[in-house]
Amino acid sequence: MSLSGASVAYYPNFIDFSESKRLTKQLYQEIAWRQDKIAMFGKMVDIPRLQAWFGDNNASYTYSKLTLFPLNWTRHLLEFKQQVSEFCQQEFNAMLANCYRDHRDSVSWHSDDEPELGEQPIIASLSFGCQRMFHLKHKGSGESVKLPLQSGSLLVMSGDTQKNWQHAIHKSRVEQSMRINLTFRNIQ
Ligand SMILES: O=C(O)CCC(=O)C(=O)O
Ligand SMILES: [Fe+2]
Repeated sequence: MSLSGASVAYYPNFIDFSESKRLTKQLYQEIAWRQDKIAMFGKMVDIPRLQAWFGDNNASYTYSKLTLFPLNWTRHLLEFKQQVSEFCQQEFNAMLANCYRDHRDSVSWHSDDEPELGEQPIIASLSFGCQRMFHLKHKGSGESVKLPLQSGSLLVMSGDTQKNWQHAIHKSRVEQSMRINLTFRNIQ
């Protein structure tokens, strides 16, 4: 995908489509999901999705002002990490899992630009289950693009993507079933 000041690559069939659909339920069951909360207008509110944070060591990670403590990799997740690492030629030592239970769940505009991810982080994101639209918006010009993320796809953001662009998954008006997303990262 050609975007100014960004490097975004999309691989639709990284995992076989029907296999990825089957894995959605398995991942839902195998991961210890949490309902995290954030402060909004002085009140604690549920974030509109479930999350789980996995990592190699005991280092915590701050995401959207939430400090997450890592769970241990499951065998399945280690296999995905290996597969994605080999494909990207990049080590990953952490992963944020997101569960969008239905069309009402979302992630608001953000960049994955926490200092512990380094200057030009490579973020590799695997999708399972219902297809959702991934939105990208340039921080300066406001230029925007969208990309449907199908089950089994891998999206790799690298270079200056996080510096120059934000991304989001909006709520959908159309009813949608569950989507699980695994975003592999490297914490320095
Ligand atoms: O669900 C997605 O595809 C994106 C998730 C995301 O942006 C994140 O975890 O930082
Ligand atoms: Fe993100």
